[in-house]
Amino acid sequence: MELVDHLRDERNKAQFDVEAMKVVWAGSPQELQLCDRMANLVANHPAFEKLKRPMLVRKELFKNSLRKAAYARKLVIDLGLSEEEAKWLRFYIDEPTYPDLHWGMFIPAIEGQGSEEQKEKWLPLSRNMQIIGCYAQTEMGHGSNVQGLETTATFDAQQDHFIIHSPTLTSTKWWPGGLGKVSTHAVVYARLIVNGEFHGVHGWYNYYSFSFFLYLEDHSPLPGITVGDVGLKFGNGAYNTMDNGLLRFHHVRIPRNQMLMRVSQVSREGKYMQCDDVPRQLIYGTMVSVRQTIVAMVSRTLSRAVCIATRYSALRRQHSSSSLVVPCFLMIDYQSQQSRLFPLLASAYAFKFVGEWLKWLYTDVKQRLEANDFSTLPEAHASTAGLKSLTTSATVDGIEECMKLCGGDGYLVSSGLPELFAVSVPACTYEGDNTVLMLQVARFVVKTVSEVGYKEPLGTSSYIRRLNTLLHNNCLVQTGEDWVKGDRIVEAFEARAARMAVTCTQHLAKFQDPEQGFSELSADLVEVAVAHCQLIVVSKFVEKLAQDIPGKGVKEALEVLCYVYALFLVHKHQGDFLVTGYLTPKQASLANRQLRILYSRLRPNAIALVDAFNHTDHYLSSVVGRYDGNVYPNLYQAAFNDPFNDSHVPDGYHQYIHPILNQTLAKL
Ligand SMILES: CCCCCCCC/C=C\CCCCCCCCCC(=O)SCCNC(=O)CCNC(=O)[C@H](O)C(C)(C)COP(=O)(O)OP(=O)(O)OC[C@H]1O[C@@H](n2cnc3c(N)ncnc32)[C@H](O)[C@@H]1OP(=O)(O)O
Ligand SMILES: Cc1cc2nc3c(=O)[nH]c(=O)nc-3n(C[C@H](O)[C@H](O)[C@H](O)COP(=O)(O)OP(=O)(O)OC[C@H]3O[C@@H](n4cnc5c(N)ncnc54)[C@H](O)[C@@H]3O)c2cc1C
Repeated sequence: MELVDHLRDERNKAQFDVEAMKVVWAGSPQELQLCDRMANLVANHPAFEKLKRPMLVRKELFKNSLRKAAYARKLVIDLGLSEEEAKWLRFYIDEPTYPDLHWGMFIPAIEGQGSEEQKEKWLPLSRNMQIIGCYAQTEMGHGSNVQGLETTATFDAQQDHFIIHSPTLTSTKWWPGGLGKVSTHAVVYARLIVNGEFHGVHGWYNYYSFSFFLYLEDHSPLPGITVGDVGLKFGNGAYNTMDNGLLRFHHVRIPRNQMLMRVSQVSREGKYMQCDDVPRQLIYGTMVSVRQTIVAMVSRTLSRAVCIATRYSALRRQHSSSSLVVPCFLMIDYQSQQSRLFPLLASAYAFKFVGEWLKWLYTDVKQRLEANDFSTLPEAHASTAGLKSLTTSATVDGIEECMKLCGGDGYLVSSGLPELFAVSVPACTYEGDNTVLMLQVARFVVKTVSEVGYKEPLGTSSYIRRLNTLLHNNCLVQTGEDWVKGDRIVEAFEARAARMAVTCTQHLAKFQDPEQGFSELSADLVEVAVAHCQLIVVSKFVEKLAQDIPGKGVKEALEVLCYVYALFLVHKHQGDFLVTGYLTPKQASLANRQLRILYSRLRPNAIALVDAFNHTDHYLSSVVGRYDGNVYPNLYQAAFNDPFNDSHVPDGYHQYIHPILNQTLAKL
């Protein structure tokens, strides 16, 4: 039977080569081929069916996710998949489970913080999954405040042991993924006590946290260990496939050599030594690595929501204002729909490109760290923290907007959007609360501004070198067309970021106690950080356009997306641009007018731009976002696939409805 493509007319409107755009989106022909292969492997394997997931209760859901993880492991072994292939396999299975933490944090923590000997011992076991590990840092009372961790690791020189202990209720390890039910091992962060003294006192810290490699359980917890799950989380399905756990220690003894010893060591005699050439911040290294991965992945999450909302918007018709009877307008042709949807489409592409750049930066930093060059660590920390925060917040807001863009049907679980929202929301909190991370960026920016004159700003902050020009030269835009020039756009974002940073730095200087100033101005500082991070995203998009991009019309389509992203931000934050005096109201309104023109240029390409994400229907798991656009019969069928429709008479009908109908409530 020939399949009808309900979106064919839309696809025919495309003004660019979709196959070439797929390569740009994927990053390279090899990446496209790899993702395509893994996505289809998952889509065609019955073990990875996921439509019934939201109907399962927690215990069934969890068992189901264990089953999928086991099948995934079997595929990795049977097909001899590489670590990279296995990563994409897990990604397309689309279900948070313990291997994310095992591969994403436990192994990187050992790689980054273990000594050579420790790595040799534990990494092969971990990579073969003979042990399963998690990353136990957060405690009930201390998440953002890593310095405040209370779990103690006291050295017992007599027995050459550390004694791990949870001295208070608030020191209970709380939230680590994979901890609650599955992990056999954990990297645990704790305060080190040797000879009755807290060690590692430093200018920045009152005390440090240290990481220990701990054996947790086989089938039941080891003596002295209490372990469990933190309980049901937001959303049906969603993050409930993960056993986020709690963990308490009652004077648990571990051998001395289970302290991860790359950054610092405790000798047999109880001597604490910090490696001179390794900065303390390396114990935060795993977080930098995961923040980078989140940015690399987040564009796919947003692209998924945008793909669903764009396809449905290009199918569903509503009434024109002149005729309330004849449905004629496609939703996507409403200007108001475009002004909500197209910036999100542009954001997905913008986040993809900044993610590629961040991956490059991180790879470079990693190589430098291996050679004990720590010079670019502050830049890597600020960029990973800031971009993790900016992109996850925008993505989660974007998914919610896509849900609304689909009207009532977006709210149905069968649209795929509610579960996507629920599974994504915690990304704004885990791996660093987004506000707390933005405050780290603000510290970096303010420090860079304060050091102008005696320290050269580098990398993403190099615009601060031109502070004088950026503070005094105002925008030169005279026409709408002036706004679609890469250097002009970047300069506008640089001027806004620089002016906001300087104003805040000046306000901070008025406080005698800098920390009090930082606290009182924290809301303004977050805005400074947002401006800095938006500049990075815009400038990386503009840099991408300067590259050679093959394929008919591909570069032109990307240019439109780039300016939509940038001008949407100019419009949204026009208060910043006006208050800093960089723009006049006329220039701001020219930007907005140009944005509307760009929406009309984007419109014919909309469906092709979401097709270029190359998402399978399995990955989208959305009735309204299906590739063939055959929405209505499938929406109708999906209603009857709900087990609630198995019977016309629900449980409780006879018991609670009949007494009302029969006027026999008195017998209840
Ligand atoms: C939208 C959906 C998208 C989803 C896509 C996801 C797909 C991902 C796929 C796979 C990934 C793997 C699976 C991951 C699942 C998620 C699991 C989540 C796990 C966790 O949550 S683990 C716990 C994370 N916890 C945190 O992040 C805590 C946050 N807090 C901190 O990081 C720090 O405490 C702090 C930085 C906020 C403050 O620390 P503090 O000690 O007070 O330090 P300061 O005094 O402020 O700074 C001191 C000095 O150090 C520098 N610095 C701080 N941090 C770092 C760092 N990480 N690296 C380098 N340097 C650092 C700081 O700049 C200061 O420097 P200075 O003195 O100014 O020069
Ligand atoms: C799904 C999920 C998975 C997780 N997985 C893991 C894991 O595998 N391992 C692990 O160790 N942890 C994990 N966590 C814990 C996570 O890292 C923490 O929740 C996170 O770091 C935030 O800490 P918190 O919950 O204590 O929030 P808090 O730090 O208490 O923050 C609460 C509020 O206070 C504000 N705030 C806090 N500090 C400041 C400040 N200095 N200035 C201004 N505002 C501030 C925040 O912005 C926020 O609005 C996970 C969490 C979730 C939700």
